[in-house]
Amino acid sequence: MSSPPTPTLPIIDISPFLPTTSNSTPASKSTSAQALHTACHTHGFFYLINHNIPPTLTTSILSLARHFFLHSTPTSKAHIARRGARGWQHIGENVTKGLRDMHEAVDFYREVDDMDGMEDGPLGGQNLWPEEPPELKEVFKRYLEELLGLGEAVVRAMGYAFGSENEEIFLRDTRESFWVLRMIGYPPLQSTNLDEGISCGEHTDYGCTTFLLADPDVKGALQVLSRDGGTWIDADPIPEAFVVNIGDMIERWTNGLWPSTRHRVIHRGSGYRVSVPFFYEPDFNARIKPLKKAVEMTGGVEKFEEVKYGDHLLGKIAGNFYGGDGAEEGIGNT
Ligand SMILES: N=C(N)NCCCC[C@H](N)C(=O)O
Ligand SMILES: O=C(O)CCC(=O)C(=O)O
Ligand SMILES: [Fe+2]
Repeated sequence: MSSPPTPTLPIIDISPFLPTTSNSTPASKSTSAQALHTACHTHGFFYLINHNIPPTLTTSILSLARHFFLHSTPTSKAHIARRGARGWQHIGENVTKGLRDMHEAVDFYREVDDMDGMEDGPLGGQNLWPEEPPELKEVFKRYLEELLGLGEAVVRAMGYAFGSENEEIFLRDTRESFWVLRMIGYPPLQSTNLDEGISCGEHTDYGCTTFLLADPDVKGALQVLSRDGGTWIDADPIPEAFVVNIGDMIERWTNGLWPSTRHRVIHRGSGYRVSVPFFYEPDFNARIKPLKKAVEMTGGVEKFEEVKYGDHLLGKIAGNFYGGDGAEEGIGNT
């Protein structure tokens, strides 16, 4: 007897929405946006290809992250230990669903001068950059600029999926994207019992669109929950593609048409896994509520109240590090 085929995630060609492309016509944009619409509706996760980010850059991002986690000294990690939400987190410091995640990580966020008096909160202050490897900061900043451009292209395509006249509809609230760049290191789990530790517990992402760069040598680690909740689908890396997923704010904007998808990481292999997600998010002060067009398409009733993205994010940070209830509150988390 043959087993059922393993479901895999859809593949989206973003090239019609890149500013540098020679392939941008209403027809090519429409094809790409339609495929994106289906992917966001049926999975909320997909592979993004033809994005034009140089493979030399993505390869060096992963190797710099690996170098930091495996070869920098405990002192230099401690030197950038987390202050508020920014900086290095030791294994077990991040909590999901009340359990410690078996990964270490460094978070970089957009830096802002004026956050409505938020400078004393967890998002105040400057990013904490590792001193070793010495070129990490510069290469990560270069990568960040590239990914901000790609984030813009993807939200254009998402808008276009709601009609060509809506191409810029999400851009209005992402021009000052409160982005996050995170590098993560996962030692292999010691126990097969998930109650004794999981690499990253089941969650949805908080904002708009996540672009994941993951260790090409590890399979089976990142798993995506199917929409019916019945199957975990492996989101294994494929060469030169990003694994992309949508977050809680997209779910709200689309009035639930494109739900943010639950996912988790279980790394049981032998090697040390690294990943670098880039979270392209709304502006901190963006007020997110269902788009008119999406409400029309979903039966005419608004399913979500307006929320300020920054408040949603602060609730999540509280849950991750301070044992608040943020990690379990809100949409998609029940
Ligand atoms: N989207 C972000 N920033 N991901 C970071 C880790 C997700 C798990 C987190 N403890 C949680 O419960 O949300
Ligand atoms: O490392 C991964 O593959 C995914 C990490 C993730 O889901 C997250 O950081 O939000
Ligand atoms: Fe995630």
